[in-house]
Amino acid sequence: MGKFLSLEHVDKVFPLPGGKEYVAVRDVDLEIKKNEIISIIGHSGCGKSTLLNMIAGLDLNTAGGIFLNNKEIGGPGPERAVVFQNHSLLPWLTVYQNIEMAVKKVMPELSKQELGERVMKFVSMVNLDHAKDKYPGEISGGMKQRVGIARALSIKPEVLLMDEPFGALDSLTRANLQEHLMRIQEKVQNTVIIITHDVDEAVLLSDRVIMMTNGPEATVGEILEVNLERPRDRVALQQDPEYVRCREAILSFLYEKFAKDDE
Ligand SMILES: Nc1ncnc2c1ncn2[C@@H]1O[C@H](COP(=O)(O)OP(=O)(O)OP(=O)(O)O)[C@@H](O)[C@H]1O
Repeated sequence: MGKFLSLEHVDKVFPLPGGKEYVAVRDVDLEIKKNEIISIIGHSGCGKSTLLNMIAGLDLNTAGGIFLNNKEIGGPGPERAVVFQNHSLLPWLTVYQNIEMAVKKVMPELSKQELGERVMKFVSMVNLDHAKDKYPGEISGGMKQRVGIARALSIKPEVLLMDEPFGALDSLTRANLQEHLMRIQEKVQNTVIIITHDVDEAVLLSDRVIMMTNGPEATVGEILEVNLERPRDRVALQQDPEYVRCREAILSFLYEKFAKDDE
């Protein structure tokens, strides 16, 4: 069997005014397995979003290759759905209609009834039945992110890409969304790539944590395997030696080996 998702010697160089250039990422090699949940962690500006955008096909790598199911990624596609920090819902459509629009676009062959069933399946998956006819302006930030997740999953992507999905939320809402994501993941078994700044979030959610070095020329510094069984319980984990070990490994990478003074 071939590789699922692989990044091979990936560089990203941005042209700067005056003919100069900025090498944001250099020689990134990474293999991601099917159904794996990984997080990418690193200091601000190390190229996490750049990496995610290249996997999404929203931006292209300048060297190397990114392959999904042995096919090189050359642009966006419905098999890769992205959830951004700021939900990006259409304000003039209801929760239901926001999801419906995505499903319609990717699965035009569905009958009216199938379409309705599919939309409601994902509305329910994030427990938003009661809010399905509300507009984004009428619901909380956490609920909006839940709609964003439901919308992303409703098109049946093979890979779910999340760029600091909970970054703008308060810590209780954030915990709530992490729980949602873990429960949903048990059901849908997607491959998920999450960018985060949060060490606890990375350990709680991931099978592996990819730690990036600082830019310019940022690359994969270390990869940590999180050997914690699922389902995971955030309270019980605090006492788990494996949890403590993982946390310490990331903290040491970020604040000792690759400390950055301007944060
Ligand atoms: N279009 C661009 N032109 C020039 N430089 C860019 C461009 N986009 C990003 N960069 C630079 O590339 C580097 C990586 O940016 P990126 O947004 O990927 O970092 P990040 O790790 O996601 O940061 P943060 O955690 O703050 O979101 C940064 O130094 C940034 O200034």
